[in-house]
Amino acid sequence: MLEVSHLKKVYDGGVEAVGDLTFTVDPGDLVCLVGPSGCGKTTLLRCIAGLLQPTAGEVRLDGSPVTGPPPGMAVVFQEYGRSLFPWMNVRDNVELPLKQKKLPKARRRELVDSSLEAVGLADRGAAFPWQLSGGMQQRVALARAVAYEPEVLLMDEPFAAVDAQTRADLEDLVRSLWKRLGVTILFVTHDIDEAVYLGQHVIMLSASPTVVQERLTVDLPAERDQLHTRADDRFTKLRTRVYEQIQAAKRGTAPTPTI
Ligand SMILES: Nc1ncnc2c1ncn2[C@@H]1O[C@H](COP(=O)(O)OP(=O)(O)OP(=O)(O)O)[C@@H](O)[C@H]1O
Repeated sequence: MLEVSHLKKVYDGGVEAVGDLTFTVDPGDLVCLVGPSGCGKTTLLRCIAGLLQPTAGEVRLDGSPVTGPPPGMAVVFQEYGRSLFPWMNVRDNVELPLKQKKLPKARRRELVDSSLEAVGLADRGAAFPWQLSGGMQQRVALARAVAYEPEVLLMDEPFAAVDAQTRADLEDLVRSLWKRLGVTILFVTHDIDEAVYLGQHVIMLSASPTVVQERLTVDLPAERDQLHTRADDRFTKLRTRVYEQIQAAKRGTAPTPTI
């Protein structure tokens, strides 16, 4: 289980990005974090990933405090262009963390093959990132995270820089990987529809300094598809609920009662 307890982050210079955040993510859950722009989502994710030291509070993974990047976590960032090494082909990019994990060569090859297959890039292993579209590069970043076999996958607005059609395909890819691998996913987005479509739970954050405004259970069927799920009455109600809460968060007013 991932536990965030009374997490607070004040940057040098006095900006209080995260106020007092407490929430948990159960093993195997897919939780979306959504909040107004600048509310501290990236700061929070970096603290959870052990890349940034919180000012107060703590993060625990399976009971152990996170003080540096934990071995069981992988992160997919928004800027795929900067997270892939341009001088390495796709296979080498995906394999790199597996070398750092000191896995034997045969196992590395197996994991690279199966993860590239899973993201639909089995035939692009020899290509370099700059020869691929943005959506394909983000698939490579996803394959690299999946190959690592993390217990927890953190995703920071991973599809913000791709076009709408590619984004819809990547959302479906995340849900199918999640179901297949049983990995715990914490997905940060500012897109309300994306949060409701993807998540089993949506945690709504207040404006900075951030606290949890509400936690919503997305009681939509597990089998989702872009056309029917988004047209579902329940989807509309849930997205309206999240939208209202985000507006309340921006105004700094109290949350309205849960639906
Ligand atoms: N390295 C830093 N030093 C000082 N202040 C920072 C730093 N990084 C972020 N901040 C400030 O902390 C606050 C939260 O930023 P953060 O990037 O975490 O928000 P966000 O919710 O991810 O934003 P967005 O949705 O726009 O990507 C902002 O006021 C930002 O200016």
